Amino acid sequence: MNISIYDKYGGYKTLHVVVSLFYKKIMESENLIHYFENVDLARLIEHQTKFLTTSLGGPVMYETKLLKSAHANLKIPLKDFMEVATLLKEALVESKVEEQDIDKIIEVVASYKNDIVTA
Ligand code: HEM
Repeated sequence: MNISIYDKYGGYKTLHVVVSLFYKKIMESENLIHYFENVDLARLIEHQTKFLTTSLGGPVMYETKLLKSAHANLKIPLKDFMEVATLLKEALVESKVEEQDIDKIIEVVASYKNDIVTA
């Protein structure tokens, strides 16, 4: 049987824990924190969890075309995108996600690079 990454690791609850760890790491980065200073973190964690749920074979909960407008005014350079992707990878490794699944998740996220990198 072909189980989705979403179901394999326990669905929304697990993903929410991983995403919370991911943002904890982002908030610890002196380079990234300024982007998030006026952002409602609980809401962002929820939206990111819904985005990943949608992208990893779970129920459709997020309209991925919103990613472009959400980042449009943030002037994000490639370097900061790469740092965020690295922190996501770290959060996945620490959450014991298997390497081949991490590669797939990073591939999905990287496919949105042109919607996010605007500087
Ligand atoms: C690596 C791939 C990324 C993904 C998949 C992603 C995903 C998301 C999602 C789903 C949201 C919620 C949008 C909404 O409310 O509909 C969001 C918001 C946001 N993202 Fe990203 N993001 C990524 C990279 C980045 C990077 C590199 C930065 C900054 C360095 C960043 C900064 C932000 C900020 C500040 C918001 C809040 C915008 C607001 O509510 O006004 N994101 N992101």
